[in-house]
Amino acid sequence: MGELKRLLRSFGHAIEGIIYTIKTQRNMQIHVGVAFLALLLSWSLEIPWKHVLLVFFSILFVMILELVNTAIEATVDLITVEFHPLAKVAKDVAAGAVLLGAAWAVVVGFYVFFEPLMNVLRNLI
Ligand SMILES: Nc1ncnc2c1ncn2[C@@H]1O[C@H](COP(=O)(O)OP(=O)(O)OP(=O)(O)O)[C@@H](O)[C@H]1O
Repeated sequence: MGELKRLLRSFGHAIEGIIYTIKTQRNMQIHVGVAFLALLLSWSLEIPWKHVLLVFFSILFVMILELVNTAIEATVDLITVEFHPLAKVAKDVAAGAVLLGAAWAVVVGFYVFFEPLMNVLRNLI
């Protein structure tokens, strides 16, 4: 198989993984929804591009963590469906990583949107 064909095939597998995660993981669906709203808000509030970039990378960061979390969950479920303390550790640690990433994104959200939103509210009153 040609090198390009091999490359395109692994690219396809990666896209399949992303689509699987969006279709099956409620948290990923929430991340996608929040991401869409945040980018829409950035556009409508005319947020400076450096801040939009910060928002964009924070969203990407959380989504990447969710993909890794889903991969770990699937691997653990493949190894055992029985209760196992190490299975619990693996899943809880992976979920903890997503939680920290989401907390970071919330902090960025406040930093970027709080003042512009307050200004809009002040102008309305
Ligand atoms: N085989 C197992 N052995 C021990 N504990 C487990 C096992 N499977 C799941 N758990 C515990 O249950 C929790 C939830 O696991 P589950 O596989 O249902 O993830 P989930 O609720 O689908 O997570 P998410 O909402 O992130 O997709 C884990 O974080 C872990 O504490």
